Amino acid sequence: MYNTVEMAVIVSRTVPLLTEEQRTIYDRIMLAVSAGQGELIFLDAPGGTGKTFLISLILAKIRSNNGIALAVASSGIAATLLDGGRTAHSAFKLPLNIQNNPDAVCNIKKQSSLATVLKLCQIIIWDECTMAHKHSLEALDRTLKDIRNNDKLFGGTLLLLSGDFRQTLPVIPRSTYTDEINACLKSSRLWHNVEKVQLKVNMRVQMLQDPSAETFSKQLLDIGDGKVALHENTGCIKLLTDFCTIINSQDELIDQIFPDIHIQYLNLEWLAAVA
Ligand SMILES: Nc1ncnc2c1ncn2[C@@H]1O[C@H](COP(=O)(O)OP(=O)(O)OP(=O)(O)O)[C@@H](O)[C@H]1O
Repeated sequence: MYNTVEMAVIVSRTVPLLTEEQRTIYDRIMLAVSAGQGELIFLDAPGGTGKTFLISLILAKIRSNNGIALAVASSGIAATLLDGGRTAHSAFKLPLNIQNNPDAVCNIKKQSSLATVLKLCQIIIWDECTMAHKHSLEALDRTLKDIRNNDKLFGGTLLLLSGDFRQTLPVIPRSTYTDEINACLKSSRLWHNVEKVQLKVNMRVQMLQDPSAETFSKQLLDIGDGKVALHENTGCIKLLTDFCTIINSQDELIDQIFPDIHIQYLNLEWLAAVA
């Protein structure tokens, strides 16, 4: 249970801060929540555009009215950034070998308390959805139809997917590039139902007023949008020397991003801060 007063305070503090594009999306989502008809919306948001900021507000708004809003993410680290966030696998009890199971369903009994929550919830927000295997989303669709006895998409549940396809796609061990494309949500039969909304303004750049943050965010977008030429033999791109700190091994990468992880790995606040 959430404290509705605390949630309302978050809402009244945050709404006046929204930028115009954040406000438009916030209003669109809240309209879909009130309509209660179930929709599939994809929030396309490159890093730093305020996706977490906006999602946190939507969660707080629904919870301030005693409504149920579920927040899941494809990775544990992204789940730590959302209030009450869980990984999609654990929240929906998805089967472990989902990539080999095109007809999968979630392991949720119709009479269970989780099924009741899924029946009553006003929105499901799935962050970092671009990392999810399409079978996971399809399993959720089948399960919600069954639990809600409703043949509409996701049994009439409002689903907000968020993420950035320029970043990480599903990770499939020993797979080819084509396997990853086939596995991603855009290849799902459900994807044509998606309404896309977009955040474009990088709030980190805007708030920090830092020209190097602006250059970095532009370079990142150019790579994600395929504007940087591929090396003809290797198919790799060459990173500019001013792009980031280049390291030599996976261990060094972990050390730089998560220093002291062997001590801090149970400290959720620390994990969320460095995520
Ligand atoms: N309208 C706003 N007013 C004030 N601060 C904002 C606003 N929108 C975003 N921010 C701040 O900008 C920063 C980036 O926002 P946020 O973390 O939500 O971005 P994101 O899209 O989730 O980024 P990433 O995917 O890289 O984690 C945060 O510090 C957030 O608090």
